[in-house]
Amino acid sequence: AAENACRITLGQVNQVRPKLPLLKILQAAGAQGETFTLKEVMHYLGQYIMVRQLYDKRQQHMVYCGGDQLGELLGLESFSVKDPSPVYDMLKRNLTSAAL
Ligand SMILES: C[C@@H](c1ccc(Cl)cc1)n1cnc(-c2ccccc2)c1-c1c(C(=O)NCCN2CCN(C3CCCCC3)CC2)[nH]c2cc(Cl)ccc12
Repeated sequence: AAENACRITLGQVNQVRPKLPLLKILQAAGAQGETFTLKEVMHYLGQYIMVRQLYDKRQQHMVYCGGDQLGELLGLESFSVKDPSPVYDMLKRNLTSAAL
């Protein structure tokens, strides 16, 4: 019925489609599929940083991504998780809306 059709599209409306370089990073962290919510993108990027041990063990808010594909995407050698702006700028460049 109409309300079901509406609910299906609402479920889709907040999906984003990562461009290929970002999708490869998310898949390396265990992501399946090609569209995600922003929350899922952030979760998989966090997992990627953990799995690739890109964070400093002593200063755990510092991420050293130079030499990693993540650093290529961000255009940074390092960043602090306390200042998410470089990450959001990268996402603006690497996410397209997956709205139907
Ligand atoms: C608030 C949030 C955040 C989220 C987005 C942004 Cl742009 C900044 C900050 N955050 C706070 N610390 C981290 C973090 C720190 C070191 C290593 C991995 C993650 C995160 C990040 C998450 C995440 O999904 N975080 C869940 C809880 N985290 C706590 C920290 N935990 C680890 C900290 C290092 C030691 C082991 C536990 C992992 C789970 N996703 C991210 C993706 C990126 Cl591109 C960068 C950072 C994060």
